Amino acid sequence: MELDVFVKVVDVLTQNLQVSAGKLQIKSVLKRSSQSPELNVRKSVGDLTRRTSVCPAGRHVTAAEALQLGIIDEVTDHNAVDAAVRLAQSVAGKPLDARRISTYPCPRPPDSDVVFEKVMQEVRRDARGAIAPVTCVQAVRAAVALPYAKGMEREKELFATLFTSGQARALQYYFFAQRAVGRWSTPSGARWDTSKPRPVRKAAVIGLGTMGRGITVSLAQAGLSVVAVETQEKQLLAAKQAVTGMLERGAKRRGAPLVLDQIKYGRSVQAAADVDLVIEAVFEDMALKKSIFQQLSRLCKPGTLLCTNTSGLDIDELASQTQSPELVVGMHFFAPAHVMKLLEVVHGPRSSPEAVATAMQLGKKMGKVSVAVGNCRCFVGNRMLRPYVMQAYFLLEEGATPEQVDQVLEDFGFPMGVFKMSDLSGLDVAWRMRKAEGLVLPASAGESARIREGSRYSPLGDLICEQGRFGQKTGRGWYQYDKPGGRVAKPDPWLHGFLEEYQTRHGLAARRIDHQEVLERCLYALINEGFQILQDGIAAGPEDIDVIYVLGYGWPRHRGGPMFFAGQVGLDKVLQRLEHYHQVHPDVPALKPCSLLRRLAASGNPPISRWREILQKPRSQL
Ligand SMILES: CCCCCCCC(=O)CC(=O)SCCNC(=O)CCNC(=O)[C@H](O)C(C)(C)COP(=O)(O)OP(=O)(O)OC[C@H]1O[C@@H](n2cnc3c(N)ncnc32)[C@H](O)[C@@H]1OP(=O)(O)O
Ligand SMILES: NC(=O)C1=CN([C@@H]2O[C@H](COP(=O)(O)OP(=O)(O)OC[C@H]3O[C@@H](n4cnc5c(N)ncnc54)[C@H](O)[C@@H]3O)[C@@H](O)[C@H]2O)C=CC1
Repeated sequence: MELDVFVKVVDVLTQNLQVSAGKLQIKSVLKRSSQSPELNVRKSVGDLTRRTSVCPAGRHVTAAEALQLGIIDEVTDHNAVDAAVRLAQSVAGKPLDARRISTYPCPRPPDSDVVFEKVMQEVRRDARGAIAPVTCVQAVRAAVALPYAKGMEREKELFATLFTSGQARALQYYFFAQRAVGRWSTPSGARWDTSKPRPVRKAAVIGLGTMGRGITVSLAQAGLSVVAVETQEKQLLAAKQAVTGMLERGAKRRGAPLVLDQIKYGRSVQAAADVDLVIEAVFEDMALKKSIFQQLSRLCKPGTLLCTNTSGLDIDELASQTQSPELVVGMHFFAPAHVMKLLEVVHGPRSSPEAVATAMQLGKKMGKVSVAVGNCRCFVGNRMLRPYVMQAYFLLEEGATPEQVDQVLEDFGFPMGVFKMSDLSGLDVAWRMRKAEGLVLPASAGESARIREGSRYSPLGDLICEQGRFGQKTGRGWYQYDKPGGRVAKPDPWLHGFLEEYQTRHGLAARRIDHQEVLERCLYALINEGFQILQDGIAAGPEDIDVIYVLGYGWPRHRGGPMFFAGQVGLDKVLQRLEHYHQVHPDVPALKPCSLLRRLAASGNPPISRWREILQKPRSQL
């Protein structure tokens, strides 16, 4: 059993004696009291970087590591209370002052400032705007620099600042939001507490590209037998290699056994005949997906759940290709699929409660947070992503660069700006979607190249794809990479030249665009769509949207999620800025404030907990 299954630290008496109970691989029991305080101090100062990395990152430590770090006294794989009593008895009557942390000498090594500066720099970079991790380092620094009592006072002050911050409110909100999405229900009556999931022991993944590989890994890590199907020989070979690498790294990181032999690879969907559930992850192409669903419906054993990882195609249309449409649901994962914690479970109007419950539970088993969403074009996450991406393209047309836009979004707290994220996902995915929607016109379209159905459109994403630049997978996209599959994004002079040439061709004058405009146009367009989604009943509540954005796209948790963030900025302010941008860009419907946003703003910026109530109130007929 893993060491880090649980670490329970029990305070025994008030004497800093702690016992940790955990299932252990190590049997030796080490008592901190057997070490000299000086040893601890030397260890702690020398190991400052390591200690602070535990504290600011909120990293879980194993019982063994906690013991090694001197956080606890003893680890037992027997009864923790008995061990605690024994430990207490062994020190009873002995002077305990030497054990009190407050009495430890705390020498300040000459290079401690340098160490702290380095740690602070790293923590600031990783924190992406979160103040708690940075404050942790400040507190540790105070503990080293000041006498114990003063250090504690400083820590108290720092804690008080955090406690009353907007970030604390956002994190508390997010904590409960993540729990709220677990109590899901659908309009058809499926519910988390009454709909019974089916057991799934064997699953198939069809299509082993960017997504199928990560999904295969997550299924295998969850203990399922997996049939992984890919028609292209070259892709299959590359997929095998990639999956093996991910599993090896995962096993090493988690100290878990390697599960390579749980996966059987195949070249034909026939291999999926005896599985309990299929996840289709082929190209985003309705005709192709339909033909695969027809085949699966014919060949799979009765009762097999047929799921699609589509980014936004109609689940109902796919269900209609099968003999049992009630067994079809969307299981929408996020790239990289073995890393991102989100699963959108898309219920079509005909998906049975059992099918929804099974997908929701399987997601959980795979270590994901499953969020149930309704069926519409692009569902929740990607529906909000579209106006966000389009604003980013407009900003390029107006004079910004991918690096500038990404920097603003990364400063806000995203792990990747919109262009880096698109390169990771693959630019061809959305290109296929736009082609299917008839949005991609030939280059000869001239003046109309930037207009679709009377609204402003940017063909930049299409033009990039026409150059074979699909992002990381081809080694070129909005950035350049050292090789196909490379991950380090470098600015690409070709792209800058291409943008200049595009501006000249379309008579666009580049202007200086400031940080605020980039942030507001991208985020408020995304948030506006979020309100529309709530109004349409596609997401059950703002919490669902916020969890989707934090876990699916890396929206900074300390900002709560896009809907919470809008409330924190002030709905009236968001409304007013959208009105402003829509006035400047009347040909961009995504900037026209949604009527729900207007209603909420007119209700006086109510707390997010009251939005559902207002959402459900019938609108005035006056
Ligand atoms: C209309 C719109 C249509 C859109 C098209 C379809 C799109 C969709 O349907 C929905 C989507 O998926 S959109 C994409 C959503 N994903 C994101 O936004 C990812 C944002 N980035 C991150 O979270 C972190 O940077 C990330 C997690 C990537 C990396 O974080 P760290 O730097 O902390 O990572 P590490 O600790 O070094 O590594 C963790 C694992 O991630 C792997 N990895 C890192 N960078 C990567 C990259 N650039 N590309 C792929 N994988 C990457 C890394 O290898 C490691 O995995 P293992 O090596 O297996 O352990
Ligand atoms: N790339 C992304 O970030 C995300 C993509 N998706 C969706 O997942 C699906 C797959 O996307 P990607 O993995 O990015 O595409 P990809 O292009 O990287 O991979 C698709 C794979 O499917 C294979 N394939 C095509 N026809 C097949 C068939 N008949 N049988 C078996 N394999 C077949 C292809 O050879 C290719 O290896 C799409 O529906 C996409 O919208 C969903 C979430 C995120």
